[in-house]
Amino acid sequence: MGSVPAATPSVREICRAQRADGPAAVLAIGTANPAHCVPQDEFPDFYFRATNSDHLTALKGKFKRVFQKLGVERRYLHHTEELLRAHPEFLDDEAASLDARLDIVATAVPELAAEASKKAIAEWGRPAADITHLVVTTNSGAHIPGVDFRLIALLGLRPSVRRTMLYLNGCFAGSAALRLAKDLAENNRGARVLVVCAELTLMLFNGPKEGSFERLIHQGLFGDGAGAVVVGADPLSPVEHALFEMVSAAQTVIPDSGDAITMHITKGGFGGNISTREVPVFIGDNVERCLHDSLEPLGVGAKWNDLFWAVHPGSSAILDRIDTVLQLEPEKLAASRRVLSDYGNMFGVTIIFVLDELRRRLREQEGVGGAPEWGVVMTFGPGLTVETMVLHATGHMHASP
Ligand SMILES: CC(C)(COP(=O)(O)OP(=O)(O)OC[C@H]1O[C@@H](n2cnc3c(N)ncnc32)[C@H](O)[C@@H]1OP(=O)(O)O)[C@@H](O)C(=O)NCCC(=O)NCCSC(=O)CC(=O)O
Repeated sequence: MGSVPAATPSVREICRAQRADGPAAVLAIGTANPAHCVPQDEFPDFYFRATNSDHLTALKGKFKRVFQKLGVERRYLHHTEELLRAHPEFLDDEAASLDARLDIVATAVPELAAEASKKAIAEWGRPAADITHLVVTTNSGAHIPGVDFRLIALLGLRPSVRRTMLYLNGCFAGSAALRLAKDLAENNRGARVLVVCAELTLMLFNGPKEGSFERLIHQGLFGDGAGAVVVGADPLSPVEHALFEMVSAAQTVIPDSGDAITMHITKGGFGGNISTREVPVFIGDNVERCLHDSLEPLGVGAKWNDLFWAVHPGSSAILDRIDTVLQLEPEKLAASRRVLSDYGNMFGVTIIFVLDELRRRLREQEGVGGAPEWGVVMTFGPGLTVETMVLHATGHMHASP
């Protein structure tokens, strides 16, 4: 090996120079939904008519009773009655409909993802070509090249953007993507990471079925949407503004809960199980331990009501359980409840909508005497997996329009 010139830095020095100085931060947020809005009280009529099932009057009655308990007032859906008429195979879970579903989402998911991304990039204030990394997540598809690849052309990203595609992460997908973006931004000086989550529930649309409670939850709870976040460290003043600093991120599994939520691809779209009675109990029994594990190592000793909260609204029963265990004041989960009410559970997309709603609420609170500085993002999904992220709201968050 030849001799190394004296001026050559050590690997450690090179490594340090490659890292950002400050923490990763949320720099901008964008959201989008399909145009077709279905009020929850009109959904049973829409659903039973569109699936030629109006004769199942008892089942329809049960749908109506359970729908009222989910905490959802309206949802946006890509599938319309017209689309369903063109695809009678979507009504029958025994029919081989996967290819037709994948054909539809292959175009519709990237388009919705691009709509949310364009809003985030516009708010960020720099050109799309300045995005260095792309992290995309969806449960609605299984393609390669995938949504990440399609976004290069749809957004005008540089061909050398470093892409990571996460499929099938359930409802914690948004948090997983943000956690990855935090590590990318902090470990690559100057990195600007575009996180994109997009979901269409067409993959799990099916006709009603006697005795299948999951079917009822699938059709009544989940909605379509896309969310995008620009993440970066050391914002370039005066163009960029940190909204939330991403202080720490963690993931854990709840013991013995592996069967509580499952998802898999079948010839008829998605199969799987949601143990609706057990999921709120598992989460309630474990939420405090997960929070302590995240906050204690940081020395953030705030009481639960001194924090702001961005919690994945799996359903109102889950939020109620968290409220009870943590004894939260009513407004603490208000952003989560509002998103659940206005959009339904959009899998991993939901948490991005909650962050967007939360920043609006924190600004309003700041205007009337002070909003919390520290907060927690918490999401759940198959595993049962719990993702937590500790956030610090900046002055910019409170000041920007
Ligand atoms: C499903 C619920 C709305 C039901 O609310 P309640 O428990 O208050 O309702 P309830 O006990 O009065 O029941 C209302 C009716 O539903 C029936 N019922 C309730 N649970 C049932 C079950 N598991 N199986 C069969 N029937 C059931 C009751 O018998 C009753 O029928 P009758 O009226 O005929 O007497 C709630 O339990 C809930 O929100 N659970 C959590 C949902 C969940 O797991 N979300 C996570 C989504 S997944 C996610 O977010 C992450 C991811 O996917 O990755």
